[in-house]
Amino acid sequence: MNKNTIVVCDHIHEAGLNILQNTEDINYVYAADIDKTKLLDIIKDADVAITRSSTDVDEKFLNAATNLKAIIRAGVGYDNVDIDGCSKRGIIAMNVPTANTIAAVELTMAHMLSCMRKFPYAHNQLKNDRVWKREDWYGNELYGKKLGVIGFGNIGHRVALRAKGFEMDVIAYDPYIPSTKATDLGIKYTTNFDDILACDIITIHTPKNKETIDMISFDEIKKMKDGVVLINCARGGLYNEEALVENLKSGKIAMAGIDVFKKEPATSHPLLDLPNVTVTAHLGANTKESQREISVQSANNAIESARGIAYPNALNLPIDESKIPSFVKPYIELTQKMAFLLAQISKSEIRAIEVNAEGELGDFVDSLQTFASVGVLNVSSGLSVNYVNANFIAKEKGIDLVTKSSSNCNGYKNKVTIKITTSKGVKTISGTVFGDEVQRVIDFDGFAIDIEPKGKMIIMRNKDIPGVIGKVGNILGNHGINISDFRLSRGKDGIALAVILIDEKASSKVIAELESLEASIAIAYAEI
Ligand SMILES: NC(=O)c1ccc[n+]([C@@H]2O[C@H](COP(=O)([O-])OP(=O)(O)OC[C@H]3O[C@@H](n4cnc5c(N)ncnc54)[C@H](O)[C@@H]3O)[C@@H](O)[C@H]2O)c1
Ligand SMILES: O=C(O)[C@H](O)COP(=O)(O)O
Repeated sequence: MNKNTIVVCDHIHEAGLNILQNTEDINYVYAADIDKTKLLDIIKDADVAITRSSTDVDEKFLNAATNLKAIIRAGVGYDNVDIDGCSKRGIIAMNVPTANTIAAVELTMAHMLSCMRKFPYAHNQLKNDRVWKREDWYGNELYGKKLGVIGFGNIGHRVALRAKGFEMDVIAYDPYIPSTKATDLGIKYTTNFDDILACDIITIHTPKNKETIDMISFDEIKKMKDGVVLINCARGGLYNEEALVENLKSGKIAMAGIDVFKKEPATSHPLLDLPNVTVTAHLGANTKESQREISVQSANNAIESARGIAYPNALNLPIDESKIPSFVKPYIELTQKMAFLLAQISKSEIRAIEVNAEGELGDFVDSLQTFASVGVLNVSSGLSVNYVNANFIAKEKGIDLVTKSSSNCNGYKNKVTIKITTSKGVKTISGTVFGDEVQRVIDFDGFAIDIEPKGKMIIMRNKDIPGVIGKVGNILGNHGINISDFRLSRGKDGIALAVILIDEKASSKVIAELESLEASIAIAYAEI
């Protein structure tokens, strides 16, 4: 078996490591405990890498990683991943954007409360100095204070909601959201940064980029209230660190709660010498709950991308992601999975891939086509294909790429259909997304069906005569294969189609036995 190598470069929860270790077609390498210069040696064999903020995915790393197809940043911030460098090399970069949200939100509240009640002083006096002087430490309440939230995304908006629970007066600044995202939650919204600078407490939750580095510096702090409290659980350098130190020393800033530093690890940072800070060593994501979830998602996403099935939360899409509405994103993943499935059961030389997007989805058919090509070519080409090079490889192989769209989609809000033409005929598959993210295959070669595109499956076309289900069950049972779901669709002309979801892989012997059944017309095995 040709195994893909997944290298884990940083510490992730054992739940994800177990998944990698127990996946047959994956060669798993644990490299979290080795020196980063030695990592460059190991990374050369990686097809996929999993990293956290402790591994810089920079020029050196990428130059060493000559086999790399995909990288999973096991967390939110990807400011230490050279996204352009990945794109240039055809490497798909992904993050895990929401699994540590609550952990970071709660650490922010912890710093806020700790700053207001002067925990570092109170803690040190009693624990280290063994002095009981309650009169020394009068803190302040969150109740009634004005909180400025910069960045109203996954973390920022939840911090705002929790602050409302403390009956704070919360105002949000985020020029990239509609004001209603805040006001619908009962939170004030401003586009005037000075409104934030006038708050009692300010907390920042933006990504780190050219626009946000030093967003709060000497000039901004000058405009703040004397005795302001600043919290940073996002990224070091969003508040200028020199300005922080100077203004904490002068008392202009009463207290700061800091989880992140411009350069990490930060064990001799001047902020650590000040009494009026609460500090943690980039622990925002460090809850057992969040690390388990991130690790499991990272491992599953790494396996899917190693197999070329899907690239969840890809950061360097060949399309301008800001122009892709959120309802389209699950269709991108569904299209790639369905194409992968269809190509597995087509089993002959592919001549054309047609994608038909119906409903509002029609406007995005070109992007869907790219992902259909990735799905198909990952089965048929034997090459390392991703969305950066998929259409190029398809054209080189003489495969026609066709797109169609229409606004009407027969009862579904949106629908995508893939048609593959091979030397032996034509196969089609259609799918839709229910709600925000429930992906479903709804049609196979004209047979109405309802299956999740996931797992191991046998697709059987058979004569619609009595006893077929029992015979299929017997054969699978005799081989110790458990059926997890059996979906049947009756077509015209006495033909039926069954999609049988199974727990174990079906060998060629099993397929041959199914083919020998009198009712059997065509049998295929596929895995997503
Ligand atoms: N300390 C930790 O361990 C930890 C854990 C998780 C996330 N983070 C960091 O927290 C930050 C926020 O994460 P998130 O999951 O909420 O991200 P998110 O993408 O959901 O939200 C970021 C928000 O910032 C806004 N924004 C961007 N530029 C802005 C600007 N110039 N001014 C105001 N708003 C701006 C965006 O519109 C978006 O709403 C990121 O930097 C992330 O890396 C840190
Ligand atoms: O952006 C993030 O997800 C956090 O900063 C966590 O980073 P970490 O995975 O290195 O803890």
